[in-house]
Amino acid sequence: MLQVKTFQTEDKLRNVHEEARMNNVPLLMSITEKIDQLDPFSFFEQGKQVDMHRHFWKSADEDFTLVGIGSAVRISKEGEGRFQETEQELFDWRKSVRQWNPYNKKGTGTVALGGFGFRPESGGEEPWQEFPNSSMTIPEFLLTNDAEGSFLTTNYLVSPEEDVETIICRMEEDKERLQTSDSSGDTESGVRLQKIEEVRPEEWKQSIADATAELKAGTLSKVVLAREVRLTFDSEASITKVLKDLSDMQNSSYVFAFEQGGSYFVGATPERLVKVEDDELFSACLAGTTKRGSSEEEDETLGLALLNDQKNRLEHDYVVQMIRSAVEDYSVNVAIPEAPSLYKLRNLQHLYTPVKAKLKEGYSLLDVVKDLHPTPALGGLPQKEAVTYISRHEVMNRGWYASPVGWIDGGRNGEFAVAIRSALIRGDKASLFAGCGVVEDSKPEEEYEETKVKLKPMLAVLGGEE
Ligand SMILES: C=C(O[C@@H]1C=C(C(=O)O)C=C[C@H]1O)C(=O)O
Ligand SMILES: [Mg+2]
Repeated sequence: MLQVKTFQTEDKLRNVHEEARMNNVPLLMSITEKIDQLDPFSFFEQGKQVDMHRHFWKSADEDFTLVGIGSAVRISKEGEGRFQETEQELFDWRKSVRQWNPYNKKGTGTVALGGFGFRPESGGEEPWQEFPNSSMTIPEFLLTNDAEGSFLTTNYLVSPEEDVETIICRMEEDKERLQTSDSSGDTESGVRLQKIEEVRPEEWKQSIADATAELKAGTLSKVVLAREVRLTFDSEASITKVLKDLSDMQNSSYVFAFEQGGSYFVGATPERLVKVEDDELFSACLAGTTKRGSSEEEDETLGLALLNDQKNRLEHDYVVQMIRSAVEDYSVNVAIPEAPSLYKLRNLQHLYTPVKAKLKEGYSLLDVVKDLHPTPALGGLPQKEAVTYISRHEVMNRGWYASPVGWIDGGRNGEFAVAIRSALIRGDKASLFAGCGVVEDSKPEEEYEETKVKLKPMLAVLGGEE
């Protein structure tokens, strides 16, 4: 149960409101407190009493979870300039922040969470009607859990037009709702799968064959093509349960959920796009795939074969090439190992090359996201041609699939992952997505099998077999 102390919040609010009124500008009040250990899944579940715009983020490689409820500020941009415009607006908002945060801890305070659709101009197409092209939200309530415990940030937009008593009332009501436990939501039982429909699998395989022909003939070196599988359940899926199960089963993955107007984009992705902590930059090249073995010995043999497989090494090397050249533009001390290692997940193993560097002054996390997205792990090479090819030939609408999702705080910290191994869930229906890197030597049947394994983690938490 949440016990929010909100020490002297009312006094702070009155002062901030007075300042907002005097200058006739809205101000963002932000208060961070250390609270008793709080389970992020319960907080997420409870949050729906307050607002159906919730965010969940769990890191793949550290004890770090964020849960956002509601929105104090919400930024939605589209077009080529969306990353910079988002950055600018966040920067402008931060000038209006009146903050109480004694902890100097990443991921607390005016953190914005959300993501950017795969293409700058997409939005509104089936099944993504609820999702704007991009959305970054500074939540009204933010829970930050790390090795030191739980921290709760309350962000409130204090508008000069609104009566201060009304704001206090609203705040009290929200807190009340966050603390009243809800007995109606069933978060423990999973759904039963009633129908699995692969979306035009034969057409998809043909699209792989066509792409290999194009790769041999033209200027494209690699293109990533994805497909969709639709599920129908016997009842509405509990997103909290899905998040819990993903976190238990996929502990080397980022687990995320973004809620928009009754739709949920959820997933467990192993792939970091970029993380910035102070000025340290971390990225990752993840491409090239094989399954896990059923014995330790078989697993090792499969891993070794992957490390030595030319087709997979090529798929991987295109990613390393591109990320290296992008990162070198805005950082120094770039450190990238010569050869890939293996990144093992529950159902599959990937070729993996970590990237470390120091970000030059004047560059921000969103600058890096803008340049990297999409890497050849999700788009292809060359980047622009690959994205055009995908728009014309892919047998689905990407929406937010394979896009940058993550968070950014008011300091110089943040992280974005790429939203693969993901599903869009609405009521008793879901669309699952999985893609694969196509190079000249790709075989449609093998790529089809590869995507099947990539679909397993989401399928397993939605009533399917693993
Ligand atoms: C595109 C996806 O995964 C990407 C493609 C990979 C591959 O083809 O080997 C491996 C990791 C990811 O970069 C996906 O899972 O949907
Ligand atoms: Mg592959």
